[in-house]
Amino acid sequence: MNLSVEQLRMILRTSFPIPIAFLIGIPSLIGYFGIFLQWSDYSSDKLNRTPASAYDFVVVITIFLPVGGGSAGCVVAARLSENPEVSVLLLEAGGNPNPISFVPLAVPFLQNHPATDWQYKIVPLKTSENPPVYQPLSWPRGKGLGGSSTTNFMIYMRGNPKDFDQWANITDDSTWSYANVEKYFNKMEDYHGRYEGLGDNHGKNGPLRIEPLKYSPGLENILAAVKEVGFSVRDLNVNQQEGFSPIDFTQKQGRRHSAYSAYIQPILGRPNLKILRYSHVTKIKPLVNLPVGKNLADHVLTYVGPFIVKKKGNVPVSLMQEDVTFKSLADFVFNGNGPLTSTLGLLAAGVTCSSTSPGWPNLLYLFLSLSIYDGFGATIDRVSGSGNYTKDFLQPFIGNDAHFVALSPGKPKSRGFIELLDNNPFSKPIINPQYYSDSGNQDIQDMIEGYETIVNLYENTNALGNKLGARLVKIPSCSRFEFKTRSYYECAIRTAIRTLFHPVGTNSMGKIGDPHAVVDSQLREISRHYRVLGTRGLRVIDASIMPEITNANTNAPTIMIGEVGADLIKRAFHLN
Ligand SMILES: Cc1cc2nc3c(=O)[nH]c(=O)nc-3n(C[C@H](O)[C@H](O)[C@H](O)COP(=O)(O)OP(=O)(O)OC[C@H]3O[C@@H](n4cnc5c(N)ncnc54)[C@H](O)[C@@H]3O)c2cc1C
Repeated sequence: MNLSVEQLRMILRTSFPIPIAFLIGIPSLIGYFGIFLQWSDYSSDKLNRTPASAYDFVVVITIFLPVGGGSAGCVVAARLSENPEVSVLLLEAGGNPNPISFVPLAVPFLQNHPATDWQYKIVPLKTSENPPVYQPLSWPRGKGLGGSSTTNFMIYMRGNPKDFDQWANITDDSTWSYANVEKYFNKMEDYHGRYEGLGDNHGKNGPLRIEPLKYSPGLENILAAVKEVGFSVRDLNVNQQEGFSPIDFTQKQGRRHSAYSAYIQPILGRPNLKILRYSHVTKIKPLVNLPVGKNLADHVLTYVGPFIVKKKGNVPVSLMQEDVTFKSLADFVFNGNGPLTSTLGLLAAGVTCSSTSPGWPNLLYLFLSLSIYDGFGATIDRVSGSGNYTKDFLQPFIGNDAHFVALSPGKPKSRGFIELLDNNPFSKPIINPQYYSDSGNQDIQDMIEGYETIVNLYENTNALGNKLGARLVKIPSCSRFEFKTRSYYECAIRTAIRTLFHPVGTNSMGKIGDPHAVVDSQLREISRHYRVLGTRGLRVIDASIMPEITNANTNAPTIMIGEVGADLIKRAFHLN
């Protein structure tokens, strides 16, 4: 397929108008580069219309949490089609990954945009301090091949071994124990991360490329500070224990490596794999009554900060402005490094235990450092659906260098739900995550401890407090509370409620007889055990089957679920 420069411009303009801000300085070059990356896929003839009935496996379908060619769906399609005697049809409601999605720095533009995102909203939260004008908040979900792995922040984290042993206990099936799933993590990894060569702890020959942080001004101060307060810097992906680490990313030569890039793109030529894009699955007639949509768990997020950094020159990304230059473009294209590989200035991650969870980390930290440029607050508000809240809050600090820490209760107790709005399969569902609704108020108490840890780290250490002069900014709407007290922190946490984008649990695995279970430990809908007609053969393989959320970002565990699920099907059908 030949495209003229004018046609390329059209594709960029029509498929993705928003990155205009991103392209400041070097407009069309980045866009052309993105298209070049995807050239072969745009010209592929995979968009065929073979009827689904001709296929042995249709990789898709769940009623509430969408599954298609996402993180898990790509894995299942790729693994099942390894057997040439099997035909696989992958159905996906969206299209190819948008070319711009391969540039990590473009990540904020992928959310809440109709070309790449489902644009869900959650119901207004009763537990929020935010005035209703800043709600309803957005709940981004990736649309298109690769699903949310095509729009996410690329953080690679497996989770804690105890998280998976907990699944094995709930299901009474050692398939889900860490001892077993660790083999699948190794199988999927092509590990070239920060800890490469420091032990035989990661997979080397899998499809999913993992690379270390490539652009990290300011990182060393964070690592020095965590050591000062007594935490270790360690690989959080190996037998996770309390500690902090530079983040490893699902990137290949600095570009996004989604489940689609890792699992599907290399096998597009397989004759037994067909992909139908723009195929929205619509069958919704209920056959069985199961608790689908209940048990919704998510990592609710609070941005702690900004911590204004007085000493200049220690902060990297002023996203889309000074850092985006011809040099940075050349670094990205030729060396796979530089500012364009950064996702919003993310540098380090951490996990710690609150006092209620000794020995099992239940708080999750992600460190970002960037300069607050004009337009940054508006970008965050557009992603979050928070009106002008962030824009107004950050207005006085434009031009300052800053750090933020995204803090989350990694093992939240609160549970929400998702329900159908009506029987129109194109209607958006009702999503109520019920953040901070647990009866014992434990989630808030844990978060306050996390908040205190962060403030101590920034203000009372030599590396951050003294050398950089980092200081926490006060949130005006919480000024009725004394600054830096527990009540102030609770107000701050409830004011800046956001999602960390990790909803799970709405098709939970469980034992037969468990009232919360939708699927059994083999991922078959549980009603098959009661011989419900018309449902045999249906399996759910995606993030929704997690009975409890992992204290980690959920892409890696979801890809692992895809690997395990594909093996379960292969075994059941005696394939290999
Ligand atoms: C903005 C964002 C940032 C994130 N950041 C990170 C991160 O940095 N690190 C991390 O580990 N995790 C991150 N996550 C979470 C992680 O990406 C998800 O947990 C994971 O991708 C979920 O995989 P899945 O297969 O369950 O669903 P998805 O990957 O979301 O796939 C679902 C697929 O189903 C398709 N679909 C939906 N409905 C239908 C239908 N009716 N018919 C056909 N197809 C349909 C969708 O279009 C989509 O392609 C992030 C998520 C988001 C949204």
